[in-house]
Amino acid sequence: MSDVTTVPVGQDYDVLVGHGVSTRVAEVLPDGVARVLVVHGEPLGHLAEPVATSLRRGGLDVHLAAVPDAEAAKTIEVASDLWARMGQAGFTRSDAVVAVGGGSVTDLGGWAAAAWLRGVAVVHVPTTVLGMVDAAVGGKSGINTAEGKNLVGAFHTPAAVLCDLDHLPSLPPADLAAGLAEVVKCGFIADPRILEVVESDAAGVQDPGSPALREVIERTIAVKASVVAADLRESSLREILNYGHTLGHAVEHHEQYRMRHGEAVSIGMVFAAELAHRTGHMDEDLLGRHRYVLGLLGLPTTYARADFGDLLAALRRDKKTRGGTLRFVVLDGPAQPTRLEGPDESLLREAYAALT
Ligand SMILES: NC(=O)c1ccc[n+]([C@@H]2O[C@H](COP(=O)([O-])OP(=O)(O)OC[C@H]3O[C@@H](n4cnc5c(N)ncnc54)[C@H](O)[C@@H]3O)[C@@H](O)[C@H]2O)c1
Ligand SMILES: O=C(O)C(=O)C[C@@H](O)[C@H](O)[C@H](O)COP(=O)(O)O
Ligand SMILES: [Zn+2]
Repeated sequence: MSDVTTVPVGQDYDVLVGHGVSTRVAEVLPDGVARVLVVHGEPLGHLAEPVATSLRRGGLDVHLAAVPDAEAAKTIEVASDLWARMGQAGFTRSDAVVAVGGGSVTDLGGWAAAAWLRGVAVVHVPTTVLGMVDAAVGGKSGINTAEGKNLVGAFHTPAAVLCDLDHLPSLPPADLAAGLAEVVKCGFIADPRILEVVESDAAGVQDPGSPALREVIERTIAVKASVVAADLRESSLREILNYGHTLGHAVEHHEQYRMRHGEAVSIGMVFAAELAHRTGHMDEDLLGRHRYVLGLLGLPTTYARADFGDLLAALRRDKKTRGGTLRFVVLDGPAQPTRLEGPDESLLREAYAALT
């Protein structure tokens, strides 16, 4: 195993990026772990099995748990099934969960670990671009409820995150592109070099084996790591990572999770840019750059499948809302995030109409 990049998340844990790093899972678990629940998406057993084998070689008692694919994993019923398995296998506070899969599996696995005995160790092995650059890093875990996205969960920091680049070639191109929406998000909020790489080599960043993709993955992890190291519990700074998510989550909920998270965030970023432009924060060029860069990746920048009124209740349940005041992350310029608080509903409707 050569050429592994280590991105520290403050003093708390490391994110390793490289070929074959998932086989290092036994060495990154805390001392004293005896049992491990390896949670993986139903179709990803072939990626979880080598992780389980590495753990067994390390002398650990391994239990595999396949969960429903994608967003269907993020339910209380699935979490409850994991707790039943841990209870029946006698998992104690010195045991651990390893989550192998996309963001849906790391969100679920992280939450199952956060709640079991009020918190056992978790190691994430993200297998999508989105999981590597975002979901597995930063300790946000959770599930959905009927009322909305990620409404139940916890901040639960992983012991380590292993981003194995060997997992990417099998990722369907549409899922890879959806992950790039969060990459572009970090380009807009913090690291414009990411936008330059996408703009100069849009094909490269969509090629799982390319140096361009690795560069933007590592840059995005670095952005996320620096933000969560400074503000794990989202008291203020961390909100910038929610750019595009206020409308994005409402759209996902409206679509009953049949749209990919990254695609909804892409639409949500264009909405936030329209809002920023209409309130004097963002100039025309940067607004246009949103549509241009997301369009280069084949990500959606229009949406017309819901009346605005149908999205309002979900918008109000956004976690950035305080009292009755809706709050949005908007940009004054590249890497200049700020907040827009309580915009008039008429402005929201205008910005939404601009998505059609
Ligand atoms: N906790 C956070 O901070 C955070 C951040 C961003 C997103 N999220 C959450 O992440 C979820 C989206 O994650 P996602 O985009 O990774 O989607 P996903 O987990 O739903 O996976 C998408 C699809 O890719 C498949 N897949 C995964 N890895 C594969 C591989 N290597 N080869 C072939 N197929 C593979 C999965 O089986 C699934 O069908 C959403 O629920 C979102 O809310 C959480
Ligand atoms: O890490 C964060 O903080 C984020 O907001 C990252 C988002 O990309 C991610 O989708 C997150 O799960 C959204 O969090 P939520 O608090 O709005 O549910
Ligand atoms: Zn997201």
